[in-house]
Amino acid sequence: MSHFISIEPLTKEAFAPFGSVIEADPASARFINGGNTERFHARGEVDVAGEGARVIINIFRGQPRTFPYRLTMMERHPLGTQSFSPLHDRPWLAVVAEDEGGRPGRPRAFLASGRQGVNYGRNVWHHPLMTIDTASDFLVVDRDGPGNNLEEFFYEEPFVIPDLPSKETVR
Ligand SMILES: NC(=O)N[C@@H](O)C(=O)O
Ligand code: NI
Repeated sequence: MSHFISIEPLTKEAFAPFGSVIEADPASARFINGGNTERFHARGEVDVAGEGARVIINIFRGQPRTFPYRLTMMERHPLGTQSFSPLHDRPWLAVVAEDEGGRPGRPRAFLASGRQGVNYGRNVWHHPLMTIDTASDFLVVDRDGPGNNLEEFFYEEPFVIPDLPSKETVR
C-alpha cells in the first residue's frame, strides 16, 4: 500500500464521516433582516462535553506547510468539536482519518477552497492546521475547560502528501 496520499476536493458528502463543511450552501440559505442578509443556516454544530466545559472562539495563524509533506501524526479531541474557517480567501488542507480500533486509519487529504471551512466532529482524527503557501488566519471554534481534550497518535511509518495542484485548480 502506497504511503502517498491523494488529494481530494472537499465536498460535504465526502467529508460527512468526519464532520461538516462550513460554506454558503444554497440549500441552507434563507433571507433575513428584511431581505438585506442571506443566512446560511446551521453549517455546523458545536459539541462540548465535561463539567465546566465552554465554547470559545479563537484565531489560529497557521504557518505554511511545505510539500511534499511528511505526515507522521494525527490528533483528536475527545471532549469537543473543532471548527476551522479561513479568514483569507486562500485554499488549505483538511486531513482526517477514520478511527480503526482506537487509532487513525489511512489519512485522507481534502483540499478546501478559501470559502470553505470544516467542523471536525468530536473525537474525529485530524491533522493539526495545514495552511498552504503563506501564513493564514482561521477562525476556530472549539472547547476550553478542565480535562484532557487532546489525544495524539504517531504512525509507525510516515505518509506523504505530494506537491499540491496549482492554485488555478482550487477556487
Ligand atoms: N492544538 C490545537 O489547538 N490545534 C489543533 O487542535 C489543530 O487541530 O490545529
Ligand atoms: Ni485539533
